[in-house]
Amino acid sequence: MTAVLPAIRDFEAAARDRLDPAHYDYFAGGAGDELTVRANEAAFARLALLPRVLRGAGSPRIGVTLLGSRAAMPVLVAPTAFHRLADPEGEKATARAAAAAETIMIVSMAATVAVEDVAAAAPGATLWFQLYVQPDMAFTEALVRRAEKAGCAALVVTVDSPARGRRDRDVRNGFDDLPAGMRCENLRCENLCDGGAGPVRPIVMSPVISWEHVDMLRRMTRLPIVLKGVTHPADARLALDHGVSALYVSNHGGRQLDTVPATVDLLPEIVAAVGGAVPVLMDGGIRRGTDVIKAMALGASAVAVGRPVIWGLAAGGECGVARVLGLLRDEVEHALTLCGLASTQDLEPGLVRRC
Ligand SMILES: Cc1cc2nc3c(=O)[nH]c(=O)nc-3n(C[C@H](O)[C@H](O)[C@H](O)COP(=O)(O)O)c2cc1C
Ligand SMILES: CCCCC(=O)C(=O)O
Repeated sequence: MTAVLPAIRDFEAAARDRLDPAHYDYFAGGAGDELTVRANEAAFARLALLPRVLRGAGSPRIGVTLLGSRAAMPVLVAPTAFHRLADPEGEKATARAAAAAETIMIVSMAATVAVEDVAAAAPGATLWFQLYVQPDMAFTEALVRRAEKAGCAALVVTVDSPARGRRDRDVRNGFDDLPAGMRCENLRCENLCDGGAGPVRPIVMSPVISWEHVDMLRRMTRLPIVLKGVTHPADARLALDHGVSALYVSNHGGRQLDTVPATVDLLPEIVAAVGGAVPVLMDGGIRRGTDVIKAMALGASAVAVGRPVIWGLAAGGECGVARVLGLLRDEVEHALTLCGLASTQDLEPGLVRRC
């Protein structure tokens, strides 16, 4: 990967050239008519930034500390499945790039490299573990213990998936399984040592999961729990009652329920409902440093990117992810400077106008 790729969309084009078309569609696509996929990005385009001048702000500071984890930039790696479809090194490459960028990688439960191997491949990386609560709580506990032992510093519990999203592109392409030689390594029974039948457990997305399961998790682990996939302010308030350590506003990049509003449009109501009690993270449609600035001005403590990381990985492996993260870091610093601000802490809603 030697070409100059000045924007995330250039990485997407490079990734598309390299990927099997069915795999590109899996990464890029979403549920139903993909209205929410498009809405996430379009909503940022409808927000304008109104900078201040002559503030003498100096060099911008963009580091954040979240639940005790320090990150040099307010852009985290969102949990995404199946990285080995994009690069043979898979999640190991992503983790090394995240470590070099000094940001947090949220390792998917559906990773194609076991969480212990991801941690071993990237010493010094700050990893959080994403979990789909499984109805078999003994099995869920085995996963939590593995994440703890591997050194993950938080548990990101995805709650927008009581069933898997219906993704027409995957149906058309007949993409319903990983190719031979690739598996969800966190679900391998020999890794779990849980005595389960068969070589790999399927990931169950179950409509029986409820707030009771969040309570069980809370009792099961001392790791901070981040609830991912909250979009309704009433759920944000309930989450606080159930003792979560952070909220993560997400519509799963438009891959679950189609027609859910854009996440950046949902953010202000959730931030108001939370009232500063816990940090609020968000993802969905972030493709520019200015998008990061807008989300943080509207109250996000930090944001995460899903597809941009995949595009970097497919375009250039570890180096490609490093370049995507570096590009976002540079764009955030540049936009903050042009806004006349010294720190992301100084971002406030008055900077954003709806146009
Ligand atoms: C290919 C792909 C796989 C994903 N896998 C997971 C996953 O395993 N667990 C999860 O909680 N979210 C998963 N997500 C959702 C992301 O964490 C994130 O919410 C979404 O990608 C954000 O939108 P963006 O891609 O526009 O940045 C996945 C998203 C994509 C694109
Ligand atoms: C069982 C893997 C789930 C991955 C996922 O969450 C997604 O494709 O959006």
